[in-house]
Amino acid sequence: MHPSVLIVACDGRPSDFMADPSLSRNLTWVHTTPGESVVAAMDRHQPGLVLVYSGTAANSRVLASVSHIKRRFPTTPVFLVARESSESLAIGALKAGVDDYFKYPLRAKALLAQIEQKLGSDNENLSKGTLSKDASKGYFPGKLVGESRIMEEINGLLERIAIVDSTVLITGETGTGKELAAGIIHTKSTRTRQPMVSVNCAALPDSLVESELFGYEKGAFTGAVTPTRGRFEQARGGTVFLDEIGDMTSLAQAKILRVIEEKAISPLGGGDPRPLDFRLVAATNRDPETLIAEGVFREDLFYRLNVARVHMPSLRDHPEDLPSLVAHAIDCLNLKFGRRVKGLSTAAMDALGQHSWPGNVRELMNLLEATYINMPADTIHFADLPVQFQRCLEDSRHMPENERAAILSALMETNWNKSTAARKLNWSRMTLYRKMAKHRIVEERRHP
Ligand SMILES: Nc1ncnc2c1ncn2[C@@H]1O[C@H](COP(=O)(O)OP(=O)(O)OP(=O)(O)O)[C@@H](O)[C@H]1O
Repeated sequence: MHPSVLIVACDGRPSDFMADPSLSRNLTWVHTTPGESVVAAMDRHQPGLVLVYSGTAANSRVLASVSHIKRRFPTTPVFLVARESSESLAIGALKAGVDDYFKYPLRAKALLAQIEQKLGSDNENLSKGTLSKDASKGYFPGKLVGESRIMEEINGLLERIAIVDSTVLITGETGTGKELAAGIIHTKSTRTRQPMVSVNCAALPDSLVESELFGYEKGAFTGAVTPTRGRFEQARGGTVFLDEIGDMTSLAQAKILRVIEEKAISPLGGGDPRPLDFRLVAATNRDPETLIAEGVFREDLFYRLNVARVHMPSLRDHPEDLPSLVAHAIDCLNLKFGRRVKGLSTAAMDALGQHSWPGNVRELMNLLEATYINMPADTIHFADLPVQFQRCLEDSRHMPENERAAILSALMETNWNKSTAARKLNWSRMTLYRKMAKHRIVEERRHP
């Protein structure tokens, strides 16, 4: 059977490439019906991949579609086909989590090859049982890239933790490699032949907690036409990776605590609890101790999860690893784009060194991927870096001193607690991070 691809058209219908014989012979196109939401169409068709087609819709609408699908279906690959491509759309799409980006004029063969490769490699990872579809997204170097002392210590810690089968809690800012660390723990553990299944706890509304985590029997509710295994059962014998646990609802927290205590699950509409063997690795980019103090995270659940603890450092805490991370990204991107880029010019590398990377390694990876879309030659020069990045560096050279001083004083007063400092300044945490990057404000102390 051909893989099915759901077309989500933001504007107009991409009838030209859908009719291309090389695509229509090898893929089954499926669509939303008039008035049907994307989520309903996803549930109805269960497509292997979603292809968002921008048409002439505004970038914000296209990006909102991509983010919405990625949030609700984090394991399904999403490709974007942009009729009116621009650098800001490409960067926005990568940030929104798009798995691949194509622009007009579209080469049907290249699109088909990427779709087949994406679906093929995910299936291969699944059947090998080394990494689940979820954890294999992005690049998997087998260990954290970086030769700094802090990275070597963390690589050593991950190896030691991997073999003991304890529950692990991984903390650190967004993009620092928490999911990658979870994948390393799983692949180096004795459970490596069984699957690792990720659960994005932030995307688990109360109405879906039980069906998503524990599955359901036929007839458990209207629309439950076939028995479906939940995420814990899919990981039987392997590892469950609970991502973004700091954003879980209290119902989800209660349900997960119960599974940990009982090591058993009860599918909706099912009978007695079924015993289950799994290892739990959890992650959050929020400070769990603060969440407990604020009363939004259960202390009993925290103690169940916080058995082994790994804190992933922010990239600004180990800038000496920038060159090896850049080299790793270039290797991966050369493979992905079929290019032979050798490296960065000194000016381009210096520019990367001046940025404080609030989005950490993910931001670095995305920046370099966006640079490839600009088709660099064998060396990436400063002018090849995305214009937005160049502008951001330029702006930081002409910053208003009073804003910088206000940020610094809020950070000092709060002992560099970003959430509290952001509240003091009446900003969101993301705005504070953006402004810290803009003003090149870097915390000098290291995490304990
Ligand atoms: N030390 C590293 N070596 C190689 N790749 C890395 C490293 N750290 C992060 N990455 C890469 O950066 C990207 C983001 O990493 P990952 O998704 O693991 O971050 P995260 O901390 O889980 O982010 P979030 O909190 O937003 O979910 C991935 O492509 C990952 O492979």
